[in-house]
Amino acid sequence: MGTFRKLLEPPYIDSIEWSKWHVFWVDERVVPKDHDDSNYKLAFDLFLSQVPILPGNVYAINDALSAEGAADDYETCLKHLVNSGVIAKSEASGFPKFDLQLLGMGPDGHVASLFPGHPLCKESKKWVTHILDSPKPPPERITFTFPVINSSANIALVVCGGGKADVVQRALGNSGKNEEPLPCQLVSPEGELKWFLDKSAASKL
Ligand SMILES: O=C1O[C@H](COP(=O)(O)O)[C@@H](O)[C@H](O)[C@H]1O
Repeated sequence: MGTFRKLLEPPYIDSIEWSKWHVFWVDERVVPKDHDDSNYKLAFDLFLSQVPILPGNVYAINDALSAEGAADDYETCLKHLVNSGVIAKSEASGFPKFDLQLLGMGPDGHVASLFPGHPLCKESKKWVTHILDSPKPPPERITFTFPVINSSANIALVVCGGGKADVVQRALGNSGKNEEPLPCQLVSPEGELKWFLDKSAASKL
């Protein structure tokens, strides 16, 4: 969320057309919205509470549902928004085409809640799915699937910290060519993918 800090300062805060923004979560932990593990809470506290994005354009998950119910509900919400033209649809894939997806990456190479070796990495039909056994706590989450991630117009993959340097090296360097690709290596949007690394994350390149 620190990525958005600049947007809270002039000239950006005053020049961005905030009324055009619609905000979604690529993945979310199935916890109450005021829980410290909630991605909504993180985004709200550090960013959304400080910008005039219309509250109706902020699409949090329904935290009263089970993980499966919340994933289905979120997918239904996306389908309504594609049908009403709020979200574009990819001509190539038929999946929703977001203007921009902002992804992080864990030290194991996971993106969203798609973890190395997990069968959800191969989901090809659902838009949003759920996981009950996330290796990183909390275990219950919802996540966009790779077809939705890869239909995006643009993806910014933001990686910070020396704990991720080995995986960055594996993904972007010349090593590990014969290994099973990590989730971060499966990110391949229709439009542009840009990696943003701090010095520590890039230290082994
Ligand atoms: O659990 C999650 O982790 C990753 C990245 O983890 P980090 O704490 O090492 O930055 C994040 O990108 C993902 O969206 C999130 O739910």
